[in-house]
Formats: sequence, structure tokens, C-alpha cells
Amino acid sequence: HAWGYAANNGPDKWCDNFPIANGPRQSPIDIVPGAASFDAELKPLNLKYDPSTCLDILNNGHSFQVTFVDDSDSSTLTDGPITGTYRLKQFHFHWGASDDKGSEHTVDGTKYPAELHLVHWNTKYPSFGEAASQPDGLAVVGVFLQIGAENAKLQKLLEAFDSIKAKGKQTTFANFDPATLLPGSLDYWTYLGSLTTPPLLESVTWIVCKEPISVSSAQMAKFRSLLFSAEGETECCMVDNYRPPQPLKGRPVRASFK
Ligand SMILES: C[C@@H](NC(=O)c1ccc(Cl)c(S(N)(=O)=O)c1)c1ccccc1O
Ligand SMILES: [Zn+2]
Repeated sequence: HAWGYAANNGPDKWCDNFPIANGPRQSPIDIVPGAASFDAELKPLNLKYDPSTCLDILNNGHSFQVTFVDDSDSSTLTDGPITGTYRLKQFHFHWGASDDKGSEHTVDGTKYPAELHLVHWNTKYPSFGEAASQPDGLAVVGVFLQIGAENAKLQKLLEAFDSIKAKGKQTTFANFDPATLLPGSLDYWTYLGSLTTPPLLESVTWIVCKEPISVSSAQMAKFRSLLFSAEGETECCMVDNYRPPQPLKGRPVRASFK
């Protein structure tokens, strides 16, 4: 049976089919701000997104994902901790069954109700797939969501959920600017890690923003109305689609801020 987040196929079982699950640079991690070292050489993030490259929104059975046209340098990440140009491929979220859990990274052990991942790939490689197998192939910007005021920028996403409720459903999704989901401050922590989902490839430079964005409890309930299951299958709510923190194994975590 395929991997998932249930007791029989969840994170504790992934090592059966993906032995790298116990590798030296796995993600997510618990970020300990007191142990992070400020690095004055880290540059500010340079995110340039073109809403016209937004393609569609889909339920992939693990999360929902907004995919972008990545055949040109229209939507890119440069600077920050990386060298070169990384293209935006997709963004997706991880969330919990209740507001007290859901993020993948934690901060001093604190879980947030959800976490946004903006996935970019290094244009020194010919494609996302190629890049995903290289140690410097991917760069993911992570943003925590915390319960507070309703976030109007999420509404357009939530309105599409009725069309992608079940696994495999996809619908067109145009002119969405992912920059509207970024927090006011782009202060970040950065470390070398992996995909947090199978195949768990150790190819990700993680860039986790210190400042969360807001989401209301009602909006979180809407996330939880999506299904892991396909049409015609027993309905299974899409919740708790997060991997817990993994061993740091001596990796340095740097901060772009004091
Ligand atoms: C669930 C989904 N995973 C990704 O697409 C994914 C890709 C790259 C990254 Cl870097 C991440 S992450 N979470 O580390 O940011 C997640 C997935 C995986 C395998 C097969 C189908 C499928 O839909
Ligand atoms: Zn993710």
C-alpha cells in the first residue's frame, strides 16, 4: 500500500520503502532559536513571483498543491542562503486535525496549526525531477500559520476546495500571487535538509520564516474538509498530513537576523 499519514503507512513506516528516512539530513527539525547562529553573510530573500505563471490547484491525496509554469524564470527565488536562481514549482500546506498541531517544523518544541511550503528548484539542473535528486537541487520557503484574524489572502484558495475535495481532483487556478502569503518580515532560519514527504530526498535548502501569517479557526476547518480519499472511497478527512521533527545529527542552523 502507498505511503500516507495513517498508523499503518505513516511517518514511522516510511523507512520500510524509503531507507533514507533515517539519513543524516532529514526534515523537518525542531528549530531552537537560542542554538541558531546569526550569519551576517546571509542575504535577504529575493522572491519575485509572476501571478500569470499560476496554473492549477490539485488534491494529490497527501495535501493540496498549487502548481506553476516553470519553463522560464518568471517566478524565482534568489539570494538568501542560496547561490544561483531557483524557480517556483508549487506550493502546498501541512496541517493538523486540531489547532494545537499541524506544522512540520517546530520552534522550541512549539507546533503551529499549519505550515506553507513554497517549493523551488535550481535552474542549474534541467528539471524539477533532476534537481530533486541533487544536494543543492531544491530550496523551500516555509511559513508558519498561527490562529488569529481571518486571512483574506487565503480565501481564493479555500474557495477552490469544493472543486478538489477528493484525491485526484484538479481545477484551473489562475492569477494567484503567492507573495501575498508571505509574512511582513522575511527574517529566516536556514539549514540543509530533505523533502518531508517520500521520497525524502536530501536535496532541500530549508528557509523557514520566523514570522507566522494568520489563519482563522474557521479557515483551518475548511482545510480539514479536504479528503485523503478519492471519490467513491470511504471518506477520510485530510488532517495531520505532517511529518514530525527528525534528528538534527549535528547540522548547523543559521539565522539571518539577530
Ligand atoms: C506529497 C507530495 N510531495 C511533494 O510534492 C513535495 C515535493 C517537494 C518537496 Cl521539497 C516537498 S516538502 N514537503 O518537503 O516541501 C513536498 C508528493 C510526493 C510524492 C508523490 C506525490 C506527491 O504528491
Ligand atoms: Zn511540504
